[in-house]
Amino acid sequence: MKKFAFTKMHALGNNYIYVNLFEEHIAEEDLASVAIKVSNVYTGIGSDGMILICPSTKGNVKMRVFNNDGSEAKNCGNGLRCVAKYAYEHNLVETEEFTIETLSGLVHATVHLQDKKVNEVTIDMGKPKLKPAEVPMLGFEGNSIVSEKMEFGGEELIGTAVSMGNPHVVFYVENIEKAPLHTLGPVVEKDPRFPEGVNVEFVEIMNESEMHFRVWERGSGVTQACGTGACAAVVSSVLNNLTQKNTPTIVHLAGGDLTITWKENNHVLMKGPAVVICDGVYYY
Ligand SMILES: N[C@H](CCC[C@H](N)C(=O)O)C(=O)O
Repeated sequence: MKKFAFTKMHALGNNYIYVNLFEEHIAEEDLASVAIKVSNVYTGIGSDGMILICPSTKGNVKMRVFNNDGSEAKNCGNGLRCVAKYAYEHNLVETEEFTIETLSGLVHATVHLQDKKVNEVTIDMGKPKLKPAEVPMLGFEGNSIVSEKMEFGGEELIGTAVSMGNPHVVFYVENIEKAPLHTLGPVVEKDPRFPEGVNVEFVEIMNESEMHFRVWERGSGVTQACGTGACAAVVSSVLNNLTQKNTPTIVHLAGGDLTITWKENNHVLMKGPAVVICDGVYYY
């Protein structure tokens, strides 16, 4: 019987099973199936997926993200904050500022302490990618996809596409409580115009520095929060002249709030909490 120690953590309710590969081992060929198994709330632990904290030759630590369908993602904002908290509290890093390698590049993390524990983390998520080929999304030319007409399931929507290292498409609604998350989410996620799939966000603008936000995540479905999605939503809202650049913007997600700033240097800063739920041993 194979086993590994894990830590379950959440960031605004977006919860993952974290495995410290500095100490544990999971065979590469088992990763996708183990991610599916641990995520199952009935026969596993229950989570939105699995995140590995690995040694890195490019940064202080490396993060690998697996959705609950076993697919590997190139970035995860909520995961980065939890990885930063874990790395600091388990002495994988010695400073309050350090780097985390992801499949979409290196990010800078700053942990914020309260009674020597990490209660919030700021991640510099780097620059958004806006070109159709960078999202990626087929069927559009030019430098960006901003408020373009898109037809899904017979319905015409106006969407804005942004990559934060992973693909996002943002739609604006009048009332967030009526966002068609469960109906349109899965249809858009798997639309062939998104060759790598897509995370689907619905946003209700409240004012020029505040919005409501809900998400259907690629590979995980509806989650309580999506950090890269919140960043994409703020970038989209600036591009659509709905919010201001270089202004800390409050994103109200189902699980709580993030403060996102798309800075003049084009970097996106994300600040929010990270919480340890429990530690355990998983047998498979
Ligand atoms: N479902 C995402 C990965 C998790 C991202 C999200 N949980 C976040 O906090 O950014 C994808 O396949 O790109």
